Amino acid sequence: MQQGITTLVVVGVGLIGGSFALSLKRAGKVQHVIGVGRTLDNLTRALELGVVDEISQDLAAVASRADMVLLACPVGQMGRMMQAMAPHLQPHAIVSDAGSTKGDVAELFRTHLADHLAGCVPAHPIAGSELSGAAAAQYGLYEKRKVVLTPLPETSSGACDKVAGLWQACGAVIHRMSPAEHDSVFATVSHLPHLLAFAYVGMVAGKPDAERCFDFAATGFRDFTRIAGSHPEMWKDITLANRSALLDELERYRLALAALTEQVAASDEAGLASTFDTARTARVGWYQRFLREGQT
Ligand SMILES: NC(=O)c1ccc[n+]([C@@H]2O[C@H](COP(=O)([O-])OP(=O)(O)OC[C@H]3O[C@@H](n4cnc5c(N)ncnc54)[C@H](O)[C@@H]3O)[C@@H](O)[C@H]2O)c1
Ligand SMILES: O=C(O)C(=O)C[C@]1(C(=O)O)C=C[C@@H](O)C=C1
Repeated sequence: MQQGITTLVVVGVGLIGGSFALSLKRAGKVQHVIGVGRTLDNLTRALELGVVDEISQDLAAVASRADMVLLACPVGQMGRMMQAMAPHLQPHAIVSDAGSTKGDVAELFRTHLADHLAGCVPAHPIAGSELSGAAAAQYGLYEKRKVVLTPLPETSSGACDKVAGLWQACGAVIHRMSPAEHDSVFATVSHLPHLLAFAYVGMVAGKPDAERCFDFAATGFRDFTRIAGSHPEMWKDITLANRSALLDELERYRLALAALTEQVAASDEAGLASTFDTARTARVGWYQRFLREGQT
């Protein structure tokens, strides 16, 4: 199969891993997909939906058949999965991941797959949603979306090009970063907003008149809080994996809130107008650029 792979093992057949499998199947880049997971219910659903061709709850038993393994489980589970596959991998097998954090995953590769680093390609698709599980997998999730590769110094150019080619076949645009830059950027534009949405909705839900508030919550509330519907385990793992960068961002946000609080308390009309105008200009500019890139 030209530029494709024969057998792909997807560990964690949810939104991200399932969509990768579906997109590659549609592009004719993979012949056989084995889904590995924790729960039989989700794996059975993946099989019924045609997301995978075979299922297993035992990674060690199927790893030797893989031309490529994609780790698409929560980042907190990835070390255990690498450990399980390590003794069974074929020398040519590529191991990649889709985790939202990259510094921790690079360390895990070093710890558990030290003899296989040339074939290890850390990656992060910048696409997704608050939905999870095999039923959420979809063709087209990665169309015109970015995928950030953070290769290790030991990663072979062949393995890197192969993974880049597969993501491109899913419609994605490839970028490269160091793990540190990746984790800093995504703490700002992805991880912090998720924490803020979780904290805000939790705060509202804890109010004595929460039900009354929810009765009248509308599109502003919906748009600000959609991501608070995301998977708690996944976000617990991301938060702990990127703890240091997130603590910096939380402090920056705390200072911004403190400044805003002062403006509100002082009825500072000019200050408030300037705060909102600066944010609006930045948001409008970002959104125009996002649309120009073909993203929605
Ligand atoms: N959701 C997003 O928007 C998004 C975007 C980019 C990257 N990611 C990353 O992709 C990964 C998967 O996220 P998702 O949104 O597809 O989550 P998901 O919940 O839809 O799928 C994850 C799957 O992994 C399975 N799983 C958990 N522990 C496992 C284990 N030990 N062994 C095998 N399977 C296991 C779960 O049962 C689930 O089916 C995460 O690392 C996440 O950080 C998510
Ligand atoms: O759209 C969403 O719901 C997402 O949370 C997607 C999102 C993001 O923050 O943009 C979340 C985590 C990722 O690792 C990549 C993408």
